[in-house]
Parts: sequence; structure tokens; C-alpha cells
Amino acid sequence: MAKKKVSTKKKTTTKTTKPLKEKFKLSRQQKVVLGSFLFFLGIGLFFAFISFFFNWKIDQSEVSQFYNRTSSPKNWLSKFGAGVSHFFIFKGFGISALFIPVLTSLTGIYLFFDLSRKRLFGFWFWGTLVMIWISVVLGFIEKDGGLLAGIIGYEINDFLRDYIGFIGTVLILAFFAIVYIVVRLRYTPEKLYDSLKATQKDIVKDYETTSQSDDSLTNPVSDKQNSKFDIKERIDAIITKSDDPNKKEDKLRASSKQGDNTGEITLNPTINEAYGTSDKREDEIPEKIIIKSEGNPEDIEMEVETTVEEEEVENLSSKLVKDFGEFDPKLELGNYKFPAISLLKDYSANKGGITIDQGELEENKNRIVETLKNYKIEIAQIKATVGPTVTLYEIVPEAGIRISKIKNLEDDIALSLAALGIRIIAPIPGKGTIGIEVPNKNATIVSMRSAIASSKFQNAEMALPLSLGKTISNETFVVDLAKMPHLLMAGATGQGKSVGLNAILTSLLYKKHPAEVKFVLVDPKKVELTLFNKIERHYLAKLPDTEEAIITDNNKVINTLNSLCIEMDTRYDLLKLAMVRNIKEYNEKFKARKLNPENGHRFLPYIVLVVDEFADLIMTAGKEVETPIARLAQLARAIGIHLIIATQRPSVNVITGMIKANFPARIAFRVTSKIDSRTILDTGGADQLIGRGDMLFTQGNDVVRIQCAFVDTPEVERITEYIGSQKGYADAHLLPEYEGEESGTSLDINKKDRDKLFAEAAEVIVTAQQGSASLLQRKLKLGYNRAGRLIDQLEAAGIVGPFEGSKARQVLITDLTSLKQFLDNEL
Ligand SMILES: Nc1ncnc2c1ncn2[C@@H]1O[C@H](COP(=O)(O)OP(=O)(O)OP(=O)(O)O)[C@@H](O)[C@H]1O
Repeated sequence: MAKKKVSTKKKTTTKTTKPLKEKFKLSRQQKVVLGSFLFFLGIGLFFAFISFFFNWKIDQSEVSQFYNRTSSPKNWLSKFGAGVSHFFIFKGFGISALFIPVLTSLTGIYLFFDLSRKRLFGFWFWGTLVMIWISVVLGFIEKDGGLLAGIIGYEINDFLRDYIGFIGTVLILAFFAIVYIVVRLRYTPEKLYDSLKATQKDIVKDYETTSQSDDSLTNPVSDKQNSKFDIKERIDAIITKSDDPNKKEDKLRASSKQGDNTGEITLNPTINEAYGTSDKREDEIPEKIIIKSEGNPEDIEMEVETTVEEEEVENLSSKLVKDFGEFDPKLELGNYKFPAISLLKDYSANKGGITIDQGELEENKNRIVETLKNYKIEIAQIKATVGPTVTLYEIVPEAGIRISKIKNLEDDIALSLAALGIRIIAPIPGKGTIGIEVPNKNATIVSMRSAIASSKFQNAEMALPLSLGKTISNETFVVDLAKMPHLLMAGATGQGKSVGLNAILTSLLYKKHPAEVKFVLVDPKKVELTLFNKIERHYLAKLPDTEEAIITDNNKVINTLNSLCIEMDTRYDLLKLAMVRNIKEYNEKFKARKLNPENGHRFLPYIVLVVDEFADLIMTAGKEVETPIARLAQLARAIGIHLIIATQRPSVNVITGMIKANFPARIAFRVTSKIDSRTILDTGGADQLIGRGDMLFTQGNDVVRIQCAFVDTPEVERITEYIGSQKGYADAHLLPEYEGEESGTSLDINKKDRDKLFAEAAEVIVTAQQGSASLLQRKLKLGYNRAGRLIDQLEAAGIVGPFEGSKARQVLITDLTSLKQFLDNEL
């Protein structure tokens, strides 16, 4: 329990400490080195100060000759000693400057043994105050400033006396003395009184008991003359101090049996025993005797035992963090430089941003008002917001006009306005107004540069921030892919899909370090994403033993998707082991060195799978692609695998119900029909876009019109070249191996056709004595199909028993030696 408490405490401190503070945290080694240095420095200063007291007069002239090598001061630490001592003692605090070496050495010890810093600060704070206090007090004796009080002590004293006089100075110093006693030593008047009283009593009792014991030694009979009460007190004293309670009773019993009925005499031997008169030596007399008295309860002294605070034991992770700092995944590419904004083209420079053509605005307004009038819709108010591609006219209809009426007339109004790209939003969500979006005659390009440079993107604290473009109100639209958690993009050819994909990838390149995110790129068209080949060793992930990281072959896509499924399963296992719920918590725990890499833990980068031309893939591979995609889409969000799927053909056999259900975030570029728009967005509107990056984005509820940021191929080329020219990892990030159908056999008794991993799988199964496919999946990092096949082959070989429903199969070989024999005999 105590340990748990400690760890939570630590956690909160790390969270609240500022990063700058963290930066200056010393490692254990640095502390030891600095500690030793300060310790010896303190000792050196001590010697220098001591010798200064003897030699200061002789050395005084040498102090100014610091750079003269021929001068030889008498100080034990030569020029340095003379100089420093002159500074601290003569010019500083006089004798009390001796606090400085003591405090310096103490600091060294504290650092060396890594002791509480708070206590050390306490020493410095109070030590400095006491040093000044002493030097000011000594200022009374000092005549001209010098060795006793130092110039500082003397001057402060002198100053105080000038302004508040001798008595005032004494009073102030007395006040500070009291502050020190009360605050630092924690003495209150009551405490002081109690301890004085106790001491006084101790002395008196000590005196009494000693004199009495002397008496009893010399004259036992005189003891009889002592009052009964005195003797009783002393008996109590012995009883209290005796260690063994049984002994006390024995002693009493023994003593009461002796002699006659007069209590005074019978008790004598006991007293003698205690005071060494019988068989015990004098040095065995207990040092402190607590006197019990039947008088006033206040007279009873109570000994309070002080308990030692339990030491906080650091757990391994915080010790590791202390020694090596938090794990930094970026360290391997510590010198990696993010691409500069200047690599992106500034389109607004040519066109001067959004231009507002007053004439155009007026003309459109009149047309809207007239058209609506034709349908008997009166307008109370109209407001225009000019966006990069379209202008939004917000209309407040006259009271009594139903919005549904306008909505029903949507197509007619659009037709009357006779412009491509008109979209009617009735009503605008969250407002009681109707929106009519009319395309601008001159659309403004939203440059990727402005989208990246926007403060919204730059300050975005997101796992995977995407700067998609600008909304109608000219705000940069930034979303977190990790929250989506997958994105579906569709649009007819030539409407801006590829540019959109590039904008997404560019956003991530500008914000995420190669250690934090990896891309798996699927590009059946073979042309769209080839530029990203240059950043293979920085940002791309691929299957082992493949040459190109960008996947252009549909068969390889299936392997990659299955490999991602294995990666997903492994990551889930890791999360389970680490007892965390998602990749963010996992990585935080890993960075805090709470997860041991020897147990398979590693820093998990986000993986973004981008599939261009998804329709193509579905057409050629069908279910084989759909199943792993669906699995990933359903399960991968927590472990940091996110999918971006783009398609030209938004037909229902491509964007199936299953895909749609798992891709709540969708982007629609211009499509040719309302049906297509419905397939993508579940609503119309995408058919009324103007193209060239004009898009609709939804994350499940509202649909937002955005002008996609434009990034041209040369710009992407410049960025990838810049990144590619820097030091990268040895290879692309390797995904788990996945052997496709062709590598295995369906249940086959033929030994030659066995899976390559047959022997390994047999070992795993025999060691665990558990015949399950999921065990193989985990241990050998295999996909479900291959693990299942291995189990079948193990069954055929007679290593595991037949399928038994929900129970794991029986393992027919008991240990590894028998297995080896079994396999050898097989050959
Ligand atoms: N955001 C944008 N801003 C300005 N112009 C754009 C934008 N996006 C695309 N365009 C223009 O549209 C053209 C086609 O875009 P893009 O290549 O992205 O289309 P696509 O949908 O990928 O076509 P395909 O599916 O045939 O590859 C671009 O060359 C560019 O001129």
C-alpha cells in the first residue's frame, strides 16, 4: 500500500513539474561528480579560512597580486585561499563565514547520497541567516570592520545603530534570535518551560536518589526514618525501569516474603539490589530513571519515543527516469529537422488573398432576393460571407415562412440562380437562417503553406493533426485523424482527391517526427504516391523482404493488410500486458520507463494506412481485402492504426455498409450524381460542388464545406527530398511477417509440405501443453489462417489431438525431449 502511495505521489510531481525544470535535472552520475566536487571544495575552503585567521595580515598585500606568479601568500591554499578568504571573511561576514565551507561540503554530501533537497535548502536558508546574524552581533565588538564581523556584518550593525540606535539594534537582533528558535528549532515558550522543569526535576531527583542510596549504604537503619512515601517512589522507579515485567513481580514477591510486616524494612534489599549494593555493579545502574509519583498527575513524566519516518523507496521506473531521463523515441534521429514552410509555394502572393468583388456580391444578392420572391418567399435580412471558393448568403426569411418550403424548393432555386456549385443549407445547423452558397467568379487557391502556417495547425495538440483547408469563414480546418478514427475519401476523377491525399500526408510530415508515425501506402495507380518513396527510411512501413515500400501490387496489399492485423493483435497483447487502454497511455508508460523492452515492449508509432483507388482493390481482391480492412477499421483505433481510403467510384458495392459503418469521417469531392453523394455522405450536396478541391467533410453529423488546401507535385517533391536527404533509419519500419495462401498447404499429411514454422510451432505447443491456434498467433506473430493451418498439421503429425469444440486440443507429447525424439524418428 505504502509503495502504491509513493508511486502516485511521484506521478503527480512529474506531471506538474515544468519542462524547463526537467531539462536541468541532474542524472545520478552528474550528482555524484558534482557532490564530490562540492564536498572537497568545502574542505578546501575550510582550510583556507582557518589559515586566513593566522596569516591574513601578511597575506593582505598579496590579495591584490593575484596574477603575479612570484608572490607567495602564506595561506594554506595559496593565492586562491587568500583571495577567497579575504572576500568571504574580511569583506564578507568575518568569523561566521565559516558557515560557507560547512554548507558547501554539506551540499556535496547531499548530492552525493542524493538526499532530500528540501532539507538542504533549509540548511542554506537558515545557515545564511545565522551567519549574517552572528556577523552583525559581532559588529558590536568590531571596531573598524575586519576579521570578527567582516565588512558586511560591521556595516549592517553600523547602519542599524545609525538609524535605530544601540537598543533598537539589540532588540532587532533579539527578535531574529527568537524567530530562529521558534521557527527553525520549533521551540515554543511552553516547550521551553516543560523541558526546563523536567531538567530541574531530573537534577533534584538524581541528587535525592544518589544521596539516599549513599545513606542506605552507610546506614541502613536510617532508612527507616525516611518517609514511607519516599521508599515507595523509589520502588516504582525500579519497577518502571526493569526490563522484564515478571522480574519486577518476582522482586516484589521476594521482598514481601522477607522480614516482618514493616514495609520500610522489607523493601530495603530490593533497593540495594538496584543500586549495586547486593550483586550488581555500579555501572549497571540505569541511566535515566523515570520517577512515578502518586502526587500531581502533571508530575508524571512521559517519555515520548520519536519514530523514524519510513524511507520512501523509489521504484525502478522512476530511478531509471532519474538516471537516464524519460525514454525519447526521437533520439535515434535526434538531429532530424522538420521541413521548413518555405518549401511550400505561397499562392496568395500572386493573387493577394481573397478578393471581394462588391459588384458580384450585389448582383448575386439581387438574384437571390428576386428568385425567392418568385416563390413567394420574402426576406427579412441577408448577410454574405466570402470564402475562398464560394460566398455564403445567409438569409433570414420573413416571419411565418416555413423552412421546409425553402428546402423543398432547393433544386428550383438552384436552377433559377443558374450557377454550378450552388448549395442550399436549410437551415444552417445551430442557426435559424438559411444558407445559399454561390461560387465566386474568381476562386482563391488555399495554399498548403497557409494551412500549415496557421496558428490553429501549429498549436494543434493532436495525435495526428490534419490541416485540410479553409472553411467558408476562412478559418483553417484542422482535425485529428486519430479521433476520426478512419477516413473515407471519394470524388469523381479530377476533382482534387489526390491533392487532398497529399495535403493529408504533408500535414503529418510537418507535424510528426519519423519516430511517431509510419505510413503504409497502397497505390495501385503507381503514380500518385511514388514521390513518397524518398522518405521510405523515415516514414514508411513495409513487409519484411519486400523491395518497394509503396505497394502497387494488389496481391501484396492482401499480405500487408493481414500483416497489419497481426500487428494489431500484437499491439493489443502489449496493451493488455501493460494494463492500459490505448496507444497514448501505452507510449506514455513506455516513455516513463515503466515497461520493460525485454518483455517485448517497444515504443509504438502510429500507423496510417493510405489506400488510393480502393474500388480497384475491391474489384480485384474482393472479400480478401474487405475482411482485414473491416477488422482493422473495427478494432484498430485504440492501438494507433488509422485507415484512409480513397475511391473514385463511390458505388455501393465498393463503399459497402460494413465499410460505411466503420468510417464515420468522410470527405466528398465533387461527384457526378446525387446518388453518389448519398453513398458517401448519406446526403446530397457533393454533386453540387464546383470541383478543384471544393469538398464536403463530415464526421458523423454536420457537413462542412471546405476548400481543400492545394499542394502541387513539385512542392511534395521538395518536402520528400528534404526529408529523404537527412539521416534515416536503417530500413523502413518493418511490419510483422505474413505468409500468404501460397506459402502453406491446406491440411496435408505430407511432411514436405509442412509450414516452415512447423517445428517451432510444435515446440511452442509442447512447452505450453496447450493446443490452441491463438497461442501460436501470439507467440509466433502469425495471422489466424496460418496458425490454424499449423494446428491442423500438428494434428496430422500426431502432436495434438483432434478438435474438441470450445476446449483446447489435447497435446499428445509431454515434453521437448520427447518431441525431439518424435521428430527425429519421423525423418
Ligand atoms: N485544392 C485545390 N485547389 C485548387 N486546385 C485544385 C485543388 N485540388 C485539385 N485541384 C486542381 O484539380 C486538378 C486535379 O486534381 P487531382 O489530381 O487531385 O484530382 P483527382 O481527383 O486525384 O483525379 P484522379 O482521381 O483522376 O487522380 C489538379 O491538377 C488541380 O489543378
